Amino acid sequence: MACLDNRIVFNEQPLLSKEQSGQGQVIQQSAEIMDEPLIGAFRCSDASTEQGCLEEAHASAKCSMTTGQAHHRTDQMTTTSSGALPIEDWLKAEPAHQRREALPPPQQPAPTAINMWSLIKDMVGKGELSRVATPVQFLEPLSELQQRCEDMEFSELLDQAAAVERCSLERLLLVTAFAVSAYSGVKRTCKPFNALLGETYELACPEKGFRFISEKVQHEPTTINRVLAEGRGWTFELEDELHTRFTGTAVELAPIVLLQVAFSDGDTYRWGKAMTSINNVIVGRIHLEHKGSWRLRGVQSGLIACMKFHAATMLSSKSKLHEVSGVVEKDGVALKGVKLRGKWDRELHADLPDGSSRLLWRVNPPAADPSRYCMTPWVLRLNDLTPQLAGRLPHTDTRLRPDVRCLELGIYDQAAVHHKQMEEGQAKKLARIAKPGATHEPRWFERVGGCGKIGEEYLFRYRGGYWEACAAGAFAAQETQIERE
Ligand SMILES: CC(C)CCC[C@@H](C)[C@H]1CC[C@H]2[C@@H]3CC=C4C[C@@H](O)CC[C@]4(C)[C@H]3CC[C@]12C
Repeated sequence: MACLDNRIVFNEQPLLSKEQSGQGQVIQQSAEIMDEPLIGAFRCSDASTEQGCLEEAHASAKCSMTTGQAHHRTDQMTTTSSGALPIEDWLKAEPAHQRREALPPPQQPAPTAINMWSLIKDMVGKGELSRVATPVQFLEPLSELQQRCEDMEFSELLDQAAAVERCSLERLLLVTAFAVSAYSGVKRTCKPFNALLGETYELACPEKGFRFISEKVQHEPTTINRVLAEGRGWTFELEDELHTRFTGTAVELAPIVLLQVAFSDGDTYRWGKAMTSINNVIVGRIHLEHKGSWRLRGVQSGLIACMKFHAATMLSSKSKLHEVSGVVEKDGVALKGVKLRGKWDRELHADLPDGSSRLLWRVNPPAADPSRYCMTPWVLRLNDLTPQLAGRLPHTDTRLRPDVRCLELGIYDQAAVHHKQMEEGQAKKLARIAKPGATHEPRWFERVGGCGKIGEEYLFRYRGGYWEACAAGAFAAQETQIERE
């Protein structure tokens, strides 16, 4: 165990070597069982105790390794006297990342489809989609945490909003466009991998001017994922819990989410999410629909965007599909002449009081070849494990999960084996922390709320230190340390 800035950094072992990353090589399974934690916000690294044997499954799912080198340029990082690395300094020092244009071609023929009912029947009564063990055939090579990062595709809207006057209508409209844009990516109908407790996912995106960090912070009583993204002049936070219900033909998702953008001039915006319904899950063509009303509130300005997703009815024409509309209110009165309209999978326009109309947001063009998993160019980069990243990620990062990686490489049989092992390991860990006196402490976020339910305020708060640890080469240093032993 090493100490950095008074924070504990844990002994962790890489799951994939940089040579294996993304280069399409077959991942071999190692028979060696590790005692050290591989994934999770681990409180202990005493390998000899039962406590220390966290994540047995990760351990047994460990892939053969070769030496990884840290590729991060720590020498260029400037840290302030308190050791913090503000976004502006980080952006100056963070090297550009390569971004791939396509997923690797699959190495095995796709497995035959299995009956959807076998999945649904498990879900009935569980109330949470992220609790259902899902065969890999139903999954796409992304985890829940990476799916949260999809929402950042149009982060430019927040940059634009940061540049306009605080508490202005303009700013409210831009943040609303960002909120709507978050729905546009997910038209795919595959399930992402359930995040494991303690799993993290980061995205360093200097080209778009932001950094993103997320962690699955709670499993009981409900699954909670926590996100923090920082850009120039803004921070975006999300904490969510997803409740599901099966209606007989559809699966309905009722997210309890607290989303917030805080600008550095002290102006904040908060909103929730609409209901999502996954229609025709048993027969017919499966498709997604978002429905219901939600509000985006300017906390200081008092301006509220009242948005509505229109559900398609039997009679509604095709042109009404995916429609979204809204008005802006202040003190309960709608502002005259201001209207928002568009489609959540395409664009959002604003009609303004002077009679003009403005395009606030439009989707990016689709990938050149969307044949594998139909991912957009933005999404297909999220699980990319470049050599640059392989040397610096903490071992809790989703990109190092062998099950997700194998599925991405189209090594379906191995993906299934790894997936089973990881789910078993997770079940053991959950059983262990359910014992009296045992708890799970998230690594990068700390609990500030009491009751375990998301309400008006966040239950978890960022502890700080992730990017600083990364810049100091702490995650890579751990790897080196283990290699020496
Ligand atoms: C058999 C069925 C249930 C499988 C369904 C798989 C797909 C369609 C499901 C699994 C997880 C789901 C996502 C989970 C969470 C959210 C956040 C919410 O605010 C918008 C919808 C969105 C983004 C969901 C879209 C649909 C989704 C991708």
